[in-house]
Amino acid sequence: MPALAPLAPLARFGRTTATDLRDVTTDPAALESAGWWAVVADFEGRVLCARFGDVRESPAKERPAGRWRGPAPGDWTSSLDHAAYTAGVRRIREHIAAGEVYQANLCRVLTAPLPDPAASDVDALGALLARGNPAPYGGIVRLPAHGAEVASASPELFLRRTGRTVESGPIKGTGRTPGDLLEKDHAENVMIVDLVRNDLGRVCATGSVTVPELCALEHHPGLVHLVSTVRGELAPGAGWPELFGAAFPPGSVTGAPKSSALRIIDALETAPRGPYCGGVGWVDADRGTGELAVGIRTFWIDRLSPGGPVLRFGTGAGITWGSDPEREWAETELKASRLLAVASRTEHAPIQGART
Ligand SMILES: C=C(O[C@H]1C=CC=C(C(=O)O)[C@@H]1O)C(=O)O
Repeated sequence: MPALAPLAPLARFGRTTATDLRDVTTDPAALESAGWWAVVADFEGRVLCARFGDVRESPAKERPAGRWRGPAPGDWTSSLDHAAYTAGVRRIREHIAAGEVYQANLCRVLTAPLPDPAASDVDALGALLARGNPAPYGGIVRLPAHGAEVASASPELFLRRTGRTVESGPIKGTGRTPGDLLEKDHAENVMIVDLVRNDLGRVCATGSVTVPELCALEHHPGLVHLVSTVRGELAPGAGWPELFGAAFPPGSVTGAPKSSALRIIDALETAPRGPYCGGVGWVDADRGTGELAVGIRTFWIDRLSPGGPVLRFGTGAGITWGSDPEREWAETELKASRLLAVASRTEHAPIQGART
């Protein structure tokens, strides 16, 4: 068997495919310069920006598929098991009772060894996700030399920029069917909309921040969400670095108030979230446009894990005073189950251009 060539740098979002890596930086000021950038921002704060020189639109069917051998369904372990997660929910309710926070998002990271790391290409996983769990903000970023191999099926918009107009689409409220959504879900959504309005208000022109949609019902594969839209006009001088400074990490995956929620999350969660709950997407600095998803429903490969290369995936839920620990655990299972099943499938197709 000939040796496998290293995976070439690549990014895909929607119909756009980007190759020919030119620059990599962790300074979001680069997103205000020139060119087309793929962005992977970790929840912990590293913003990896990669500029690509060849960016083209191509119909999905023309895309070469890579190789994918996912973990066996039973191989996943969770950073918080059922007992630890439900205890965490109860602890957050104590913080709420003490008046420290209104809601906090409790997440867990699932990890499984990759059975064949050489046949583990996030581009192939991204193709499987696009078929098995289509998502409006799905995409992949493949930069193994920079520790970023991400395949996302995110349903949630963190930030979209069209010139000076900026928009966010916070999700709060998850159910299997619309009938599952409770009053609590609407209340949570409104709380987070308030937080996002406040975040964007820090970098938008006074009076320009509006909420064109509140708690719209969206159907996604296997579940429904309540989704709001917050929009504003950037203040003179404000750009991507200021947006990150004001709005990161996304309010829907932290809680409110954000600073207290972050402190509580840090004390309860046992694994870094990485790109999960961060930002994943692209910026076209030449056109003044960009779209970053909240990195939920997102897989990433960690090739430096001490026991060998692993695949990771995060899932979580927003905890309020009205939360029932078992129900929140079930919500994290609901969000994960379909996607884990997709990732466990095997796809072997010849890849053109990156590997032979
Ligand atoms: C952290 C997650 O949940 C957040 C994102 C979407 C919907 C949520 C909810 O309905 O509570 C969340 O707070 C996740 O989906 O992994």
